[in-house]
Amino acid sequence: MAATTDYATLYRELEARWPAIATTILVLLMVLLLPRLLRPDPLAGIPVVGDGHKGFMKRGGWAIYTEGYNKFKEGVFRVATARQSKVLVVSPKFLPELKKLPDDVLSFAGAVEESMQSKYTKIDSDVPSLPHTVKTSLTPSLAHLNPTIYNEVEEAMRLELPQTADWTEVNINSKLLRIVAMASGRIFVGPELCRDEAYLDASINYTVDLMTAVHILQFTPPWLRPIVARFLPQVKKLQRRIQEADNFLRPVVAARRREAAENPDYQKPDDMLQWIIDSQQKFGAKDDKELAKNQLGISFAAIHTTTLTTTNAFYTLAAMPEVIPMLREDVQQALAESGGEFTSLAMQNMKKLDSFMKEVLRYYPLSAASFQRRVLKPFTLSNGQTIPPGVIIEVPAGSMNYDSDIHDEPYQFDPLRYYKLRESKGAAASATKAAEVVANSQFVSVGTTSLTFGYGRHACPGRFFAVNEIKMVMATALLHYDIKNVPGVTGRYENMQIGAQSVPDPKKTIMMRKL
Ligand code: HEM
Repeated sequence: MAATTDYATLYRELEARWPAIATTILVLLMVLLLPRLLRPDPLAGIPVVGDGHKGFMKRGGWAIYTEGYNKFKEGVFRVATARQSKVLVVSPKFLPELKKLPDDVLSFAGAVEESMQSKYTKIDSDVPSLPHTVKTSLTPSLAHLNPTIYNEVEEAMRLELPQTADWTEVNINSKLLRIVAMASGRIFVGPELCRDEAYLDASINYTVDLMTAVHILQFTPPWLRPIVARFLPQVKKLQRRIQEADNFLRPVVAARRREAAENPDYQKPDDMLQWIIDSQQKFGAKDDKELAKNQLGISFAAIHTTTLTTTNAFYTLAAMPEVIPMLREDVQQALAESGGEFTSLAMQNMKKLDSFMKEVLRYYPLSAASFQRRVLKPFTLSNGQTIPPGVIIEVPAGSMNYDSDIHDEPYQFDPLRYYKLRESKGAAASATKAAEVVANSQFVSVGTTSLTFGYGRHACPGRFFAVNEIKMVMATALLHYDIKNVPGVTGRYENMQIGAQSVPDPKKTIMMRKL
């Protein structure tokens, strides 16, 4: 009874004072929200190109980047992509200053984390042992590893490609996936596993599973993602892939450790698996399962990127068979000087093939954007534009490749474009300029106008390996095969543009015959 009276009194008092209470709440809300509302939007002055996420996927990211680049190539514009974060596309002229910013301002791992939907796929985006091992062990070993890589390239091509002098229709993309996985695997997992079907399946299809999961999650509203990810078969499959890789790696790792313990003359294998085993402590690996994650991580970075670039080259050759004799002669000449060995020098001397491949990268870049970084701390560009934390920045690499201020006749595929640039270095104003022309005109080089391998401290560390491997595959194909389009196909197959990506159509075929 007493409680009822208390409530009644309280109610009466509230009723009497509600205007004062409502005013107080309103004032409090204003005090809390007003600074937010009045704070100038740091992105307000930046023009937006495109019509939202759906338009980006439907109309195609490429058209949107090109529209933005043509209008604002000296400045900054915004595009709505499949990312959750706001994306600012900045002019390549800022690259030299952006390159100097530390990782706690511009984060490579932060951008990858969102691209891989790491929060939901549970795939670690920051594995410093990988770039470290590639830089400190793989690249410096290439000179003595080249013969080993070449042996595997030759054998893989013999196993996968037609061995007849009759013209044969070949789905080159699927063949190259296996050839690249075997040849890379020889250095990634060693001779015990590089042709093992379980390894080949993992190294090829882990990327497919991960990208499928990412694609589905990108099209799921952010609030639903934690629930969808929990039940998504593709996300569950990623964990199964790690377990399967662990299953095939463990016996090999155990055998290597046993041999090292028992045999005083044991020579450790010269491969990525061993280098990572040897640096496990340094990078604080919790257990051997990390080895499986590392191997899948390196396959993700290496196998499809290398295969797509090489498929682009084969589709181009099939449509331009007239350039084959010239490239074949280039390869023969370089090998004649090295006694037939695929030495580093011989591959450097394949200058026309090098130029052809660099032109393939220019004409068919895999992505419209490069140098993707998450901004962690605010900074100001030299034009006065402040870039706030939380956004992703990137550079419109694809559109730049077709800019006539940068490349003469950019819409013409000129196999010798970079060869001619290197040869014309004599006309350069100074020795420094000549050296710069040579350095920037190579397949492996990165620069403010060559961004397919990225730029700055996180530029692809595997590109030296990739370039050698691709040259070995291309040189072997040129020496031993004729290549042309399938009857009825005229011209070069169009690439497929999916969002900001551009990939050769994996279903297409070409004709090959053994010489
Ligand atoms: C044609 C083949 C390849 C292409 C086009 C390619 C492209 C790229 C690009 C664009 C990046 C990001 C760079 C940036 O944002 O600045 C990258 C990073 C990376 N790539 Fe490659 N890549 C290729 C092959 C490889 C291979 C064969 C390996 C391993 C041997 C590899 C290992 C890596 C690693 C570990 C990173 C991360 C670098 C870091 O964390 O600092 N890549 N690659």
